[in-house]
Amino acid sequence: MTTRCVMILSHVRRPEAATYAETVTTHLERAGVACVGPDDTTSPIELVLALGGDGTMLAAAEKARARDVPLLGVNFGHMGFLTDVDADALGSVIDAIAHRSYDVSTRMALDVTLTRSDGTHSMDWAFNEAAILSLMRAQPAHLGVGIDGRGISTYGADGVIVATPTGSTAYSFSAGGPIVWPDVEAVVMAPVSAHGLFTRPLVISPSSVLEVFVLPDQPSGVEVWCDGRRRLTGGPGSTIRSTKSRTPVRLAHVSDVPFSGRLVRKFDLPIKGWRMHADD
Ligand SMILES: NC(=O)c1ccc[n+]([C@@H]2O[C@H](COP(=O)([O-])OP(=O)(O)OC[C@H]3O[C@@H](n4cnc5c(N)ncnc54)[C@H](O)[C@@H]3O)[C@@H](O)[C@H]2O)c1
Ligand SMILES: Nc1ncnc2c1ncn2[C@@H]1O[C@H](COP(=O)(O)OP(=O)(O)OP(=O)(O)O)[C@@H](O)[C@H]1O
Repeated sequence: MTTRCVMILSHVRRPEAATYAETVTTHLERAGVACVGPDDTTSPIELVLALGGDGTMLAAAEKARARDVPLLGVNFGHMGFLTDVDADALGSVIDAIAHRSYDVSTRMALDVTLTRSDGTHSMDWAFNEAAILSLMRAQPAHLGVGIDGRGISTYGADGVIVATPTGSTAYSFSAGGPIVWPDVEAVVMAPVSAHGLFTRPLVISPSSVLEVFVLPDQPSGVEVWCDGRRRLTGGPGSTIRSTKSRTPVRLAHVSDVPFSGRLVRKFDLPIKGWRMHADD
């Protein structure tokens, strides 16, 4: 019989997450499910359990996507927007993993390719976003944006964010981008502090190719941050191409709270009286 196995990744600086990991491990091992740490590369894991905030989820997404297994998040962070449940849901987390009784949703990811003027290129991917930012913060980046081979606009800006629906509540939101419900497939492009008239964010088809050109008069070049974790750099004349990835991130759900509920709670939105019923 094949041993069942899950990977547990805990916030590195939260002792309560490590304690929770120990409790989960004890219960799951009793139920016949082995638990391995984030450095394991060989065990046939069926799920990644992340115990932390959004940064921990972004780190865990690298592991889960590479193995094509679902990622379940328990919040031990400040915000934990990407996590599914709070730490008090210990029993339902253990039960759901032991009985494989969680739902799984598919979240779009982006493939990001940076091609430099000398023809060299680097590839990465993003769960939240690719943030294309001027390397020299005192000067704006000079960027051109094109969609499916046609120019849309040039920008003088701190940068441009290319976000997934998952990332629409993160950096893109701070740059004025719209919130996109996670079951919508779309790509958001939001300029950061753009100087000019056409500075609104765009929502683009997931089948489009979005290109950002680092214009030759750009003094310094850009850095491209994928999920704030992985960095590519390119000089003037570079192109950053973003497309929907064939490999999504799969999120496991124990909670039945819909996205709207999570948004209201995490962003503390004022809903009291929203439809004039006394109980709302
Ligand atoms: N000005 C900004 O808003 C800004 C600047 C840089 C990076 N970021 C975001 O930080 C992310 C990296 O997060 P981290 O946790 O490693 O660093 P971090 O702990 O510094 O997080 C930054 C904030 O973004 C929140 N966040 C991350 N992903 C989110 C999502 N999908 N929805 C809602 N909120 C989200 C986090 O909870 C945290 O409050 C990047 O992917 C980027 O989206 C935001
Ligand atoms: N297990 C881990 N592996 C890699 N990086 C981690 C891990 N745990 C924490 N970190 C790093 O620590 C930082 C803070 O972690 P995290 O975002 O999970 O907590 P937080 O900031 O309290 O939560 P939130 O982002 O929800 O506000 C992240 O940027 C992440 O890079």
